[in-house]
Amino acid sequence: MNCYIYSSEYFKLECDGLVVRKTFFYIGMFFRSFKQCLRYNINIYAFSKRRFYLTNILFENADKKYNEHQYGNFKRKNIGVSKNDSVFESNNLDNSIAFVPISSIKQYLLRNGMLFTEGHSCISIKCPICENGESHMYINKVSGFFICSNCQKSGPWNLLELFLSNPKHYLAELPLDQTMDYGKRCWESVKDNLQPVNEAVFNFPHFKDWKRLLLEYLQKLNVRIYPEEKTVYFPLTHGRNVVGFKKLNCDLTEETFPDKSAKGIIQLKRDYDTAVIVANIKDFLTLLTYPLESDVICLPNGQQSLPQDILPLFETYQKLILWFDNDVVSWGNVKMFAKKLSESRCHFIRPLDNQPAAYESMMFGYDIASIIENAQRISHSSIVTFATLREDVLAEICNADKVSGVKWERFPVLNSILKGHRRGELTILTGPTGSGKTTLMSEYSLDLAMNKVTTLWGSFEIRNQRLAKTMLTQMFLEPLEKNINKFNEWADKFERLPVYFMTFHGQQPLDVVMEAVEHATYVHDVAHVIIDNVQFMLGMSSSESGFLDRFYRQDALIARFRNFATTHNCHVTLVIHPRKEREAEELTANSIFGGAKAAQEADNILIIQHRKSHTTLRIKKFLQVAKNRFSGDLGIMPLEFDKESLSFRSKKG
Ligand SMILES: Nc1ncnc2c1ncn2[C@@H]1O[C@H](COP(=O)(O)OP(=O)(O)OP(=O)(O)O)[C@@H](O)[C@H]1O
Repeated sequence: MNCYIYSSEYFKLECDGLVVRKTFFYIGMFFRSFKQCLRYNINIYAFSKRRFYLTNILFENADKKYNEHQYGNFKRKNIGVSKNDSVFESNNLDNSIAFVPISSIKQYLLRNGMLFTEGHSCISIKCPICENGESHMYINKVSGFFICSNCQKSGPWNLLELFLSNPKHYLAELPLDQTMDYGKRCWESVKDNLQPVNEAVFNFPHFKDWKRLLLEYLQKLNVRIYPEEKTVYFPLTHGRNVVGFKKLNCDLTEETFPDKSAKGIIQLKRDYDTAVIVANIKDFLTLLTYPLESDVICLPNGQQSLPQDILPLFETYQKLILWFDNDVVSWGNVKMFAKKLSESRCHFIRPLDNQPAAYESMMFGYDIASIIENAQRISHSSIVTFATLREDVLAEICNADKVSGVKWERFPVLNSILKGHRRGELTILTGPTGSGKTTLMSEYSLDLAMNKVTTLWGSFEIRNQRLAKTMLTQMFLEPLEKNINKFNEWADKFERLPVYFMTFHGQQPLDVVMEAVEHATYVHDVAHVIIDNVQFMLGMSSSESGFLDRFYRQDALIARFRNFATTHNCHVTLVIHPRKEREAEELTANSIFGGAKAAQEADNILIIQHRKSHTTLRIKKFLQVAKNRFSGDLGIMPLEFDKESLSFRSKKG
């Protein structure tokens, strides 16, 4: 029997001609233990470099025999899986997929005499799978991820390399993109109940603003309508394939299928070499009503993510203009997307008051054509002059309240002190042992995730399912144990949040963690990374030399994350234990374990403090903002803990 493992999402099992393709959850059900694998004489073929969490089987050191594509040398480590694991499985990151340098991919192609074309974010080869001889397979220059819009085969480079080495043997191993396939089925299931778009759409009340829009454009986009509900359906395409759709409701809100993970775009192709990219249908339709000399593209998941799968769809454009909202969050997202799309061809509309998103600009009567004409190039040099910065400075002055960042719903006091949560910053949270650091960070990040901040959790101390259970309880503010009948409903809602969990636990090498963090930031557009906690990630050591070594390694970790936050424009929160924990003394910014580096490098320092009330003798907890580089404001937020809901939510808020 053979078991082929490609990633934590996908494996194939062959047994006497019978082929089973399922996810890891199921393979865990087949083989409860590693010993059973041996008993059944299963050959394991693993195609990913690092390690595999196979429900309760962990294959280690897989890369040692990587070139032979077969690993007999693995150890079992029981990582004790409970049933709940499967619920959050889709949000668990696959730490096993590593980036492959583009130079080695090019060398491989050259060695094998394969012609490739260098594009902006991908290199392309003739698709080795499609037989029509016209389709292109795109290989991402950062991650090595490959995809063909025609046959919809996609996956990590290792898999393509394997296929190219022996196409006949490995053809069946190449997976079809599951999300695209699902999206296609979603569209097919609704399509027949809808009417092809016709003049009636202009009688829908919410379409009155787009009266000048040509019906011909909507027909070209294969738009459909449901007149009874006055809803309009836009297929999302990837090449010639429909891979999902967006639904525009009467109140101008929109829904996307598949939610959060759609991998297609809405694109009116007019063969210009410039495209204006917007985040929603309102803005898309607005731009179609103007005679612009550019194509217009609507992204699938708004500003939340730019999946690497759709990058090939932008390859033909020499100039891309990104036009999102005029607030600081959108601005950060523009810069992040531009990195993926290749900054050298990206321009953006400055987030000024008189340049809101396209629909709003139209409603205010602003000159859309001249706003687009004045789009600025995104600078990508590491050295800038004031001339480059002046527009940013002006934007910051004009948007004083908007540059503050994403606001917390549950912690209004934090909003007034920190002025919101911004990309590119480093926050350190500390507090005595057991004071509630993890519990607070869980709710703090949940609140942001509910406001669309894509979050990556590295929980090195507590297991992901416990953390997810805390977050789920905090989301619904009721104990799960007493509401088990509501579990599925809540879990479904939770699953829709943009939260990812690294599957690391306990001590991990910094390089391995950074690789996973960078990978996830690129692939999922992560805006907030949490490391809980630094001491657990670095490992404990009580000897004196071990102690010094930990100082040194912690400084290295802080430096790496500081650099990561700045270069990737991503917020990083590090949970760190304090150095001194004498009960009577309150902690200060200097109490953070390690040298002074942590306090120096951090933009924000948050400390959970205890204070005994002299009158009631009750211990009161509060969160102290001990450093705030953005506005300089310091202060405290009382922490009132509700044991049932595990929440610190401000009651007044
Ligand atoms: N303010 C509070 N009052 C009472 N119990 C609390 C409070 N905050 C958290 N807890 C509870 O205390 C326990 C420990 O909390 P948590 O793990 O968040 O602390 P921590 O500071 O992260 O711990 P450690 O120092 O071990 O990392 C949890 O069971 C949590 O529900």
